[in-house]
Amino acid sequence: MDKIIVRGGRRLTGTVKVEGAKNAVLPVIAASLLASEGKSTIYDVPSLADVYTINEVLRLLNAEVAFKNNMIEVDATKPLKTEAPFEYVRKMRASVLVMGPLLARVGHARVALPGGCAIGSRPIDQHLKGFEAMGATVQVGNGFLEAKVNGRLRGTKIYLDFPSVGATENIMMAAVLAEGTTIIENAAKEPEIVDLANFLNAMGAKVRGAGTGTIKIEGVNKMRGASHCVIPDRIEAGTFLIAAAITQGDVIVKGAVPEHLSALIAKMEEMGVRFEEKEDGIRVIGPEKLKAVDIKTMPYPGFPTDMQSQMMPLLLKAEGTSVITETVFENRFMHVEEFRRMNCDIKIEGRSAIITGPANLQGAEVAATDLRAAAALIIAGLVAEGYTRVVELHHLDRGYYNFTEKLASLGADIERINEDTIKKAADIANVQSNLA
Ligand SMILES: CC(=O)N[C@H]1[C@@H](OP(=O)(O)OP(=O)(O)OC[C@H]2O[C@@H](n3ccc(=O)[nH]c3=O)[C@H](O)[C@@H]2O)O[C@H](CO)[C@@H](O)[C@@H]1O
Ligand SMILES: C=C(OP(=O)(O)O)C(=O)O
Repeated sequence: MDKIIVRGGRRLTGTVKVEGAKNAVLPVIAASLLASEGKSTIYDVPSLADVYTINEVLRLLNAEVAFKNNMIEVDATKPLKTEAPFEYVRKMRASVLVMGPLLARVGHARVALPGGCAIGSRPIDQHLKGFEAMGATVQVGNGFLEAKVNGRLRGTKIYLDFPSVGATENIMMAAVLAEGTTIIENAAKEPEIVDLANFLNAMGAKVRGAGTGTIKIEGVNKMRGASHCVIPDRIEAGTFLIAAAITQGDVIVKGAVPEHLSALIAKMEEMGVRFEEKEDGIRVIGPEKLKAVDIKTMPYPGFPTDMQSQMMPLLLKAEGTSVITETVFENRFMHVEEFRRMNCDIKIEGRSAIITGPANLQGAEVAATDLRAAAALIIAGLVAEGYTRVVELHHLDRGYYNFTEKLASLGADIERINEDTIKKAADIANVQSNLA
């Protein structure tokens, strides 16, 4: 089992570069299934566990996928299979994003029910409502969701009860090959939606309005493979902005797009953190003293739920009481118990976490409860007294490439060790000492 060991007290300085966005590349890879002609080439693909998972799903569906040097080539021109098994959907919920493209192209998709996860129950009723409105029949049985349509899907108007990112993406991908025009109302506005629309349009689709609450998709007869460069990861960028600020550091986060991070930057500025826009990124300068602020997570352009856990250590170091209210997911405070091991005062009241600072964080053994919690606990370790040991790193590997190496390059005292390797080394040492 891998473990990250971080010793607090180092100030971060220097430059760090962000990868392509996990949450943009996963739907883009799924969308490449729509091309019945030509290959798709996707650039700036991060080397993440989730990317390997979606590649495997595509291979199971009979697409050819080659991944090398941050570039993926997908050839989906052979007849596609239509089933995504539990083994993959369980590892990564974004596997359900193959449903829209499969329904559009083949008229059938059978995907294991995603079930709940560490941040809440996460239903997909809005995705299914969209498919049904376009003429598909949806059935649930034996742990699978099955959607079918005779002939083509039909364009229609779909109002989402909540601007769900996944539902907007799945419905957009289903609608590009539908007969007539689909209008998604109360659509998600995240930059990842715009990125997906750009890729779909490069493939021959007619998608307008992505990035606003109303997206119009005029169905076309055929999609062909296209080239696409994935947008930079705003959540990875935000994670480094916080890591630098908490250590009173001075760091340039290369590739960070200021407009994608405005809610986070505004809150951090309120706390006393300084920013400078650079040609290809953002410079962040952490202050000696941080001020408490209140945060409410919201769909984009509101404060991102994916940055909520990482803000917790920053707020723990601020003077006064801060409140984080989580409105997007019903249960995204699992990491609070782990923070409590590090000597801090956080109370949970309903959907809010009440944080009293400044905390004198102490190093401890902690376990990541989800992807962003893993990063948050490591950030806390950067300013804790002594050593913090973080386990359950498979969560981290889903969304951060070389996180330890990148922090170490900025001056953090951090290393990742593999306990199996250490155990093997100890066994060899024992054998050698017995032989001596
Ligand atoms: C791979 C990916 O891009 N993941 C992101 C995506 O997840 P994901 O696409 O799953 O998030 P959604 O926007 O769909 O979910 C937001 C909320 O809506 C609810 N909901 C969603 C769909 C549905 O049919 N019914 C329903 O009730 C969910 O349970 C959740 O409470 O957006 C989230 C919100 O910004 C981010 O935290 C995730 O990192
Ligand atoms: C919650 C996240 O991802 P997913 O939707 O893939 O679980 C995330 O990226 O923080």
